[in-house]
Amino acid sequence: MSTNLKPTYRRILLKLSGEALMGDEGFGIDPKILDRMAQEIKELVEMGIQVGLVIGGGNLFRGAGLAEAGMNRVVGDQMGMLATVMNGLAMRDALHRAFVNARLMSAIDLAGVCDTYNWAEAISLLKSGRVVIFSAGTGNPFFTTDSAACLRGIEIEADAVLKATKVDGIYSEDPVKNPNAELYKHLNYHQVLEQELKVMDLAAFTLARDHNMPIRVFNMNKPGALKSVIMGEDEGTTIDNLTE
Ligand SMILES: Nc1ncnc2c1ncn2[C@@H]1O[C@H](COP(=O)(O)OP(=O)(O)OP(=O)(O)O)[C@@H](O)[C@H]1O
Ligand SMILES: O=c1ccn([C@@H]2O[C@H](COP(=O)(O)O)[C@@H](O)[C@H]2O)c(=O)[nH]1
Repeated sequence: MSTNLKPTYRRILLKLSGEALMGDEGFGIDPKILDRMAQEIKELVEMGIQVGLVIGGGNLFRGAGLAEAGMNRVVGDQMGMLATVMNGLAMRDALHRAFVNARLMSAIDLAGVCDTYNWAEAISLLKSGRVVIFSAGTGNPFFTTDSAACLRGIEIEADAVLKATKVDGIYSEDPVKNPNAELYKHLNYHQVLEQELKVMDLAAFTLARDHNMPIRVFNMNKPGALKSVIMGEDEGTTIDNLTE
């Protein structure tokens, strides 16, 4: 085996599932998972990889769930976006404790709490080795943080969007509901959209397809999986325009 393995990516947009951050708890953030993710991100930074980060909010609030309970959907989505800011604050803190330089930006102005999203500044920070956390999603209701991850990934010209989730990749069906579902290694956007494979919402996939942004989906609870993805190893599912 070669000892000169090099990372496949120069700049990535890493999407972390908010729900996976809560671990076995029903709500909130498990500090052990947060610290483990911070260590894994630190390894990437030490390898010279530029890391943009989007964190979901499913461990705290989702607008759709709040609307089902009777709340106005726009207000629910605003709460969901603010939940992603809280996750971002926790992750920035965990990265700082791990001695990783990180900046938190929000798509909604939150003076005194974090910076407002600024594209040029984000690129400049990434180039100087800072991890940039993009929070508050797209800043608009009726979207998800998967769409925000694809949007920011395209804006910062990332080499790929890496979606770290709770399952090993994209399956023929939701593997939580059907344990016999088949794990796909490669898919093209057309296949994902046609089969409505729901690991990411369709708006996010469409955006990625239109801008030719490759997506890798992998399990964030599998130790070393992120590094394997970065090293171009056979891990998770790859979606791009190349696969037939
Ligand atoms: N075809 C499929 N292949 C893989 N997973 C699927 C599929 N269909 C549905 N899923 C489900 O999609 C889920 C994606 O979870 P994840 O928590 O990453 O989503 P999210 O809504 O983006 O996260 P969050 O809002 O918590 O940040 C998986 O846990 C899995 O159960
Ligand atoms: O652009 C966006 C992104 C997110 N939201 C709201 O936040 C929650 C949490 O995000 P997840 O992607 O579900 O983790 C989401 O359910 C929306 O309510 C948003 O409104 N706009």
